Amino acid sequence: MSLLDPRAPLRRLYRYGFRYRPQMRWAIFCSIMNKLCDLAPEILIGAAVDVVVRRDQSFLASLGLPDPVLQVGLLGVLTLLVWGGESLFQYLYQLAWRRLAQTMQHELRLDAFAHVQKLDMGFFEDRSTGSLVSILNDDINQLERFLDNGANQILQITTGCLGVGIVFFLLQPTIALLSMLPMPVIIIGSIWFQGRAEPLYAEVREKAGLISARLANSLTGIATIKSYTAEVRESEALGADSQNYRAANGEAIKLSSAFIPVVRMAVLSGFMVTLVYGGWLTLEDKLAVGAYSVLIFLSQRLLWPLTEMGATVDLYQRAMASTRRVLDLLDTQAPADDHGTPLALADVKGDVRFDAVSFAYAGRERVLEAVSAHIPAGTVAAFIGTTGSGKSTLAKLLMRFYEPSQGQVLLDGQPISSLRIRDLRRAISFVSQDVFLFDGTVGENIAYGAVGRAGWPTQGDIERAARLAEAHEFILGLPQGYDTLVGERGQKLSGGQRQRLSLARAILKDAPILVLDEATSAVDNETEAAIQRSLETIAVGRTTLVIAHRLTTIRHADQVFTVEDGRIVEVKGKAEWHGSAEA
Ligand SMILES: Nc1ncnc2c1ncn2[C@@H]1O[C@H](COP(=O)(O)OP(=O)(O)OP(=O)(O)O)[C@@H](O)[C@H]1O
Repeated sequence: MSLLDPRAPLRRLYRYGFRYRPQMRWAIFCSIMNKLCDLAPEILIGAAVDVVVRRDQSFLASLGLPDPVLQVGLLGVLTLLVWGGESLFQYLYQLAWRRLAQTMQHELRLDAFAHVQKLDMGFFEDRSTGSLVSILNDDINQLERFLDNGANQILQITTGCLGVGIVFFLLQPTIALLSMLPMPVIIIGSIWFQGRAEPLYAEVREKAGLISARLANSLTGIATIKSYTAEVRESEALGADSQNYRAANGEAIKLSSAFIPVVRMAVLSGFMVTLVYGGWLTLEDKLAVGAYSVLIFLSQRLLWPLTEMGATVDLYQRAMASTRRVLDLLDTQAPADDHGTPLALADVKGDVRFDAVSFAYAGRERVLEAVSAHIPAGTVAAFIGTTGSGKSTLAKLLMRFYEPSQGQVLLDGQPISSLRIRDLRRAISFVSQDVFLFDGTVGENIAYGAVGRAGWPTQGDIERAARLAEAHEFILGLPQGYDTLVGERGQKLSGGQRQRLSLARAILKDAPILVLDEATSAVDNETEAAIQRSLETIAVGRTTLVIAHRLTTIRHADQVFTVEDGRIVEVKGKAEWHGSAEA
């Protein structure tokens, strides 16, 4: 992909980093100034040789300073200034580029993460967590490495070539032309290299993403691996992924290793021309000794940076492969979360209606077929039915994790698709089937229910919610009570304890609608009874949808919907249900 292509990652990055333009300009200025100061000593050495050989006939004498002692003194002062300037600008450019790299990686990571959080559920179902982590972390770090050093190197090499080229042309145009001959070879070589390296590095990044995905997946399932004693199998699977990564890198290494010597040979030929042809001209008295020494020193200046060019182009190419992945993620269309009618929490009554709702997950058959159900505000509705019949999907549609393909879901008579999504979700406390706790303390996990509310909940609020969820007693029994760390995904707690904490979290949210998707995993009788008691208390005055697997949960339901194969096949009112349950 050429740099002129508007989809070229560097151009996209520049557009993204538009707001950092002043910092970029300053960093570029400091890099160029440092390089110019860096080139000057060679010219001063040439001038010094010129002074000692030609004395009052020297170049400096022709500028109006005939005394050789004064000329040497002036050169001393200039050398001091130039070295001082070089050090100062080196400090400044390093500071500027590194700060820019830090700011950009920080902002890009936050932007990308904020964007990813907005993407719909389908996006996450099609990707592994590990591969997303690898983009948000490794790829952004790769870009940081390039900005830290690579951008400066590219600038300095370019400045060096231009600066050296100008001095060459002023001193000896023929040598200048001859010594610049390798340039087209290097430029064409770099473009060729870029074209070849791009797909190879894209492959490397993809394989790195697969390794992250495998690691994240295996480490999350470590208990299953151990129980099936599948450690060797997992190591082999990781070995295969790692081997693919190594092979992809091997291809890229082969290419980039060949590129650097080719550049070096091309540059060497330019140096040879300066050395041999310039020497011959000097012997023939057609070139001054001072000018010859400047040319020799400067062609060294041309040589070394250009051999670094290969490594820099390589770093650039790696960084661009990563940049593309990050920017592609940022370009993924996210549903707008601030569109729709605002809905004040206090105005929500909680009347929920599914109106002939049909739905299919992407690429799957329909799981819901014209489902209609009305749950009046403040009542309890239970959904029962065989596993996989579509009960949880109804709850997910109400949360707007997905949109129905036909029909609509209404809240207080308004289609939820017309509401602002975050207002809708604030109106619902959702206890999902697979309980998720964050790595933190028990108290922090309960307090999560109040995220986004003005004023963080007090310890009293947290304890009240825990009491209602019948969790307070067991929490007090934990080593540090509410300050006990629950471990990643709450793995230091029992299944029943996790459920009660997630219920406490939902209670603290205090939303007008409660959706409880009961886990099928057996909780003990005590937990079941505890959850039952909590429900009776918290369901009062709240619209409650319970996806139930146990008859006990249904005892207090005002309506019971039986879902089979994506359809509601039976609806029973409280009296009917009690009648049939007792029969
Ligand atoms: N994210 C998804 N992508 C594709 N298909 C899905 C997805 N989630 C669920 N399904 C499928 O949709 C169907 C209904 O699933 P759902 O979770 O709604 O069932 P359920 O009635 O709640 O089951 P259970 O009682 O076992 O919790 C199932 O066949 C399931 O395989």
